[in-house]
Amino acid sequence: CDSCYGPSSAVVHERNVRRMQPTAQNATVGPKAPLEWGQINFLHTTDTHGWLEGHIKEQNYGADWGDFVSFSRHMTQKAGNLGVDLLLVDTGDLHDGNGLSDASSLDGALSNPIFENINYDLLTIGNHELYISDIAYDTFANFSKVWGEKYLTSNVQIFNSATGQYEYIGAKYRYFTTEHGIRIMSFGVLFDFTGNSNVSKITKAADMVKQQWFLDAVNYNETIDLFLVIGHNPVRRTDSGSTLGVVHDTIRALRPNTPIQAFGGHSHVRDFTVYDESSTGLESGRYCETLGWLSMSGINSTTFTGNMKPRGVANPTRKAVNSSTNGLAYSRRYLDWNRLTFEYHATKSQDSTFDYHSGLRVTETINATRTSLNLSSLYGCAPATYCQSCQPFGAAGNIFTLVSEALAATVINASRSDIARYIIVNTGSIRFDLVKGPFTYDDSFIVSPFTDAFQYIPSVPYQYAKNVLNQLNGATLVERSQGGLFGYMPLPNNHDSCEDPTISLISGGGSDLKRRSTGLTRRQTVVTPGYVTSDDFGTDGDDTPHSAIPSYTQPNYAQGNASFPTNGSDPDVVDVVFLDYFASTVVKELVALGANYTTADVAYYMDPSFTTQKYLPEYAQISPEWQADVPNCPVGKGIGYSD
Ligand SMILES: Nc1ccn([C@@H]2O[C@H](COP(=O)(O)O)[C@@H](O)[C@H]2O)c(=O)n1
Ligand SMILES: [Zn+2]
Ligand SMILES: [Zn+2]
Repeated sequence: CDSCYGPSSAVVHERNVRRMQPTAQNATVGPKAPLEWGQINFLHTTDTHGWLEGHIKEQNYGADWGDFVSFSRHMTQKAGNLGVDLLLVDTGDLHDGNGLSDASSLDGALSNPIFENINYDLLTIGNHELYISDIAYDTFANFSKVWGEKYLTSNVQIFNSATGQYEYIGAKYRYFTTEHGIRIMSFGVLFDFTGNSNVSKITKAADMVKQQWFLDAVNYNETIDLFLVIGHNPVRRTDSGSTLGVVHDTIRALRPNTPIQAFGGHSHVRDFTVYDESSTGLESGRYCETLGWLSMSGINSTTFTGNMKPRGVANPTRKAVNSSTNGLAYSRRYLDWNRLTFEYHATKSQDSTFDYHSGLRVTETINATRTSLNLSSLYGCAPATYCQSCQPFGAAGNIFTLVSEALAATVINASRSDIARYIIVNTGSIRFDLVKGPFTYDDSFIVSPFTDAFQYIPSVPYQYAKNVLNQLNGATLVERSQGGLFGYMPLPNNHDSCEDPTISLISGGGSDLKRRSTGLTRRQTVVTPGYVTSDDFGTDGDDTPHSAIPSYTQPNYAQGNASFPTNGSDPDVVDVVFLDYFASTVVKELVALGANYTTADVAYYMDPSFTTQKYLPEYAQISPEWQADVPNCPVGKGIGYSD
């Protein structure tokens, strides 16, 4: 039982700590200018991965899903006042990355109902909805039914044992008319994912675009003013794995002049790309760090009843292609996920009326769910911050240095503990930085959420074993996330050694921890580290300008070593331990090195219930260094912690 695994004694009491909200005083820069509103406008989320609580340790991404509920309602109201359309779009990957989604026995069981409080117009499925059969079936039976025709899975089917047939998990396409009369044909296309469990079937995009239903939908017998292609799929056609290019090209060949707008995801980046003079694509990051904004004007529609250029606000002005004469104009913006941003762009910014009751209720549900899941339970006090890419691989503050140490200390088969072993993990299994200070049950999912188990090939001759890691890192790799820019945000002041710089005390505690005015009264000038995005429209897409966080390329696999001879000599044989997630790749690379192995030689090294979710918590609990400061973690002696 996953939810039983959390420690029960030490708990970080969130009622006694507050998440720093950006204010004029604490020097987080706010949005640079109001948004441009067009004839049709979009708010886009993607790869939320359960981060509906927002980022507790990063003030810049500190809004929660309840804040987004309030914000989206303000924006919908504003669109109505301006006489334009606003559509809300999500492009999948709802869990694997946060305790709120992953600490329940079925991923998403508690977070999906929270997610469902947004009035989305279109959604599509991510690969994380398809790795595990129970989750795929839950998505089919429950999530997709909540959204009906709005949930688009144009190339994803699931085996329905009741009918004995493969059925589309959602709708293949949706034709609809917006409130102000724009007639839209929409599709939802997952990249050519192959890591799904055997209950689902993904049709490659190149095959899907030849299917008759797709061609009929593109050639629909009613007028189409705009195509929307949403996909858990990188938007940039040259990006590894993207199949949106082929979908675009097929539609364009059949419909030379109809605008096509894409919304993508999966590669966890902020990006905007131009396909042609009337087609662009937006991708909006990951983990509730980014809310994407896209606006368009100039769509030819005989049924449009709204305003092409709403008054009293800025309007989109950019052509997709400079030489274009088709009249289409675009704007795109990447909003940082915090209340300052939301309040700034909401109808009535800078006052105390931002929160809708519906938003506050969602926040309460999030807090209650976190409490019920025991997410603040403390495993240990991390003595330092370990980041995924802000430090070079091998540096002390690089997370894979910690991972190697933790693997060596915790991945042990008692009957073989004296035999030298390499323990190899894919670096993509680590999903986020591990921040100095309290390492909680929640953090364990944030850093390493997957349930991949440890397998091995016993007693591999050293001459082969010693080269496996390099061979894996040079080999053709299993697909993996590219990641984006990210980082925790230390406040620019001095703190005690084991103090989390992003958490501070509210004197007297209190339950209304996040509902305070952001006091936006003056323009701020301090630029904080964060996303610095460059896309096809240039470098002005980030709503809040940031300074860049260093980003070093990391290898695709990392390894820990244990039980090697202490005298420095080479062992004769080594147990090569690895995750079941990439077992067949290890066998393939051993064969490439000249060894004679097949998958029949692979066995579990430990009980399969000991997974990648477990080794860091175990390490935190057994490491004297991580336990030493527990009584003083997170904010100083005796505060914010009790047992
Ligand atoms: N059991 C798993 C599943 C996935 N991964 C890693 O996640 C990457 C995919 O994540 P996205 O959010 O980009 O879809 C995948 O490439 C693996 O690196 C894993 O380690 N174990
Ligand atoms: Zn993702
Ligand atoms: Zn994905």
